Amino acid sequence: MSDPIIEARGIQKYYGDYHALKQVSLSVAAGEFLALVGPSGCGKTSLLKILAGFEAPSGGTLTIQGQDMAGVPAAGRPTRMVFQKLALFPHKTVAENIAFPLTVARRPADAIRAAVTEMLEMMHLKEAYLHRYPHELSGGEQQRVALARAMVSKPPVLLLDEPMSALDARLKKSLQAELKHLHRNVGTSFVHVTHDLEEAMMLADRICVMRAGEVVQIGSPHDIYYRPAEAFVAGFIGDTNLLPAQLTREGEGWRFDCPLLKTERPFIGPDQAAANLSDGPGLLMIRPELLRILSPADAAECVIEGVVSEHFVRGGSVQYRVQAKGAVIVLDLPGTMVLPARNGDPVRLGCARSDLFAMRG
Ligand SMILES: Nc1ncnc2c1ncn2[C@@H]1O[C@H](COP(=O)(O)OP(=O)(O)OP(=O)(O)O)[C@@H](O)[C@H]1O
Repeated sequence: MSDPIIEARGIQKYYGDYHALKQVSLSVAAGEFLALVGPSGCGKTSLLKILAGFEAPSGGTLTIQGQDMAGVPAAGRPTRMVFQKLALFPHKTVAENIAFPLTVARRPADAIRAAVTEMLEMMHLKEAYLHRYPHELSGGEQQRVALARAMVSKPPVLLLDEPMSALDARLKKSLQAELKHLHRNVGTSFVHVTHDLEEAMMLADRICVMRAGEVVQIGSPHDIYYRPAEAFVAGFIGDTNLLPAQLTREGEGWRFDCPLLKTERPFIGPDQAAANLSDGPGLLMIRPELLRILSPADAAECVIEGVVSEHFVRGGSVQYRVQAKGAVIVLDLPGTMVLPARNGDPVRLGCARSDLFAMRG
């Protein structure tokens, strides 16, 4: 990682007796887009507020741009925050709302006008909106104005607390594209709290998965999806198959004994196991899109035998559910005019050994 702009070490937060954040450590690189995800109540907003200076941590250290943030109020930090609930000034026009941070900083009027125009273009807002009041805009437009106001002073760090959660699916999609465009065009680091995992996958350079006040894993969307640190992360993002297996370290890699999976060489390499894996019972993960239905002549390195219990046509893909020795295996196949199997058909499912990933049970 290039030099971190945010460096949080061992951050703790107590609300009375309640331990909301337990030793949270993370770094954010300059210009990076980091998504914070996790179940409701795991501490995402608390962490964001601590970064912004709206809450003081109960312990740990936070530096932003190399400066210790202890005692630095929100207004003195190189951060801006966009909230889930709109925080536009209702009695100010769109132009006045966007200009607000620059007006407070007493920037010259022509510089303010130029900056507002630039933000208007960047957020694809019409010039005619400048003299409207927030209640004269749609929810999506209001959130665009909120983003424009947060970005107008070009803050080094933008903190986003579920800014799209109140929008309908279509508006959300267009604002997500807008946000990605914005991030690409400014050098700002984004820290974005979201419940929407698809959104996190689409927008973020790295995803930080939290649970009960702790960071479980930080990694690229690809690593979080295909190399989860544990079953919680695997199950949190997308459908998956977790097959019980006995795992034994062998050289650099791992030998596995998995009754559901037939293979001539039950062995996976060191990059196919979570770092915290140890000898004993564990889980072998196969994502549904990595499995295929084998025709009688087909061979595969790993085979699972079962019977189709259900299938759902989902437009561009088909999802199959296959009963295999009491377990249900899920697989996603690309859409096709001729379905390879129907309910009740016996099937052999295949994948490569490199499609397996082992983690603790
Ligand atoms: N001011 C407060 N006083 C007391 N408890 C609080 C306060 N703010 C948050 N909490 C508690 O701390 C925990 C973490 O809250 P936080 O809002 O950070 O979670 P979250 O992950 O953002 O949740 P959500 O996804 O539901 O927004 C929750 O159990 C919450 O009830």
